[in-house]
Amino acid sequence: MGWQALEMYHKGRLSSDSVKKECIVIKVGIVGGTGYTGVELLRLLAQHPQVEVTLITSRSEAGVAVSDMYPNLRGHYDLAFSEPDPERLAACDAVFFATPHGVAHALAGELLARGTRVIDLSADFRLKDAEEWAQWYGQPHGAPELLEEAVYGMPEVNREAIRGARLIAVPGCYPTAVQLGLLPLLEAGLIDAQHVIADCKSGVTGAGRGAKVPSLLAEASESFKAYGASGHRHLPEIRQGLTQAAGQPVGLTFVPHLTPMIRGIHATLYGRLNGEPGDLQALFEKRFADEPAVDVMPAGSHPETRSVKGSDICRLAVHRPGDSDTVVVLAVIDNLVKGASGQAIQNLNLMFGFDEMAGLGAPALMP
Ligand SMILES: NC(=O)C1=CN([C@@H]2O[C@H](COP(=O)(O)OP(=O)(O)OC[C@H]3O[C@@H](n4cnc5c(N)ncnc54)[C@H](OP(=O)(O)O)[C@@H]3O)[C@@H](O)[C@H]2O)C=CC1
Ligand SMILES: CC(=O)N[C@@H](CCC(=O)OP(=O)(O)O)C(=O)O
Repeated sequence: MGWQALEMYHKGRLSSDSVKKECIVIKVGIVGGTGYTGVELLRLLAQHPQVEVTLITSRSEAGVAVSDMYPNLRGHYDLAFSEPDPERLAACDAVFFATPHGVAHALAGELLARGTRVIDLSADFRLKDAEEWAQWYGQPHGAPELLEEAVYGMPEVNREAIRGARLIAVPGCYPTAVQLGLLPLLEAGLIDAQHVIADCKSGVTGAGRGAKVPSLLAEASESFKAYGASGHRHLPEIRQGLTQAAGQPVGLTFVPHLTPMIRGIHATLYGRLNGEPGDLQALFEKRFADEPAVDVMPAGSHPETRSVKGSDICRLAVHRPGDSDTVVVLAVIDNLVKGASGQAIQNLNLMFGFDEMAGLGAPALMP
């Protein structure tokens, strides 16, 4: 009965409320299960009422039990990592790619052709222009024929398109925080679109789990630095989204920084007001009133990264210092949750007609 309901949902003959009542459980695979976003998918999906993870891949750890490598998952999964096998992946209803760029290019087409939905956490399908992607990622785009159908998986902008999508490009971590913070201002035409500044800080998990010298404790702790100031891969992605919101090209200065914390992104966003903006607090509250993953804090607030640690929430605050012509927006997310795996699950939920926040309801971990 559940499967018939799911088919009917995808054909538009059944509402998502009816799908939920059918208590459908779908089979999900994860390619790249040993990285930080892969294991975060596992942690969150362990609490998802309508998902069974049936396959989790790692080439280097094939045969190792998931709970041996990640003891926090003991008792939740009776699975071992396995080599990525297209046959077994195609047997899943949906597959997450938590892999470096280029991997989803090679496998997504085949999975889609066999009826499996694809949710890609990497940057492979985020930029609509294959040439621009090739410039920033230093290699030719591996699947330009899929770009038209790929949906940029930001529910706050593309919710309806996500519901009907087969292929999702999950937004990057910095792009999620920056776009959510600037959308209300640009959509309403309240700031000068040519001069927007995003000053952002990330924890070290943003760089992935692979061993790299800058991520070592002795290199990253008790220190703070900017990087990518003259050009970071997230710049074209953020610009693409903000340009769509503004309806005109956006001039953006984006400077990321590495901070000695494990999880979290803090974005401080600056815009020059075009004129008297009215009530900015009311503007933000109205824009996100129906958004389950965005929390507009009371006027005067300063959101902290620890208030979103482990949760799928973006917390925002808007300020206008000294009633000047500058507006400052503060945005915080957990880079591994709203900035990656949590947002990916929001997309899965929308695609399969589940409650958008299924598996994502836990509050942040504090202190
Ligand atoms: N970390 C973060 O905060 C965020 C990351 N992202 C993006 O998500 C993706 C994953 O990130 P993260 O979890 O940090 O990455 P990691 O580097 O920590 O992990 C990568 C995973 O991919 C697997 N993998 C690597 N190469 C291949 C391949 N050719 N074929 C199949 N599997 C492969 C690895 O396992 P093995 O080599 O054993 O197969 C590993 O499990 C990246 O594209 C990243 O940019 C997006 C938003 C935020
Ligand atoms: C701290 C740190 O190194 N952060 C990473 C975030 C990139 C990332 O996750 O990028 P994609 O999802 O777009 O591939 C960086 O700046 O490269």
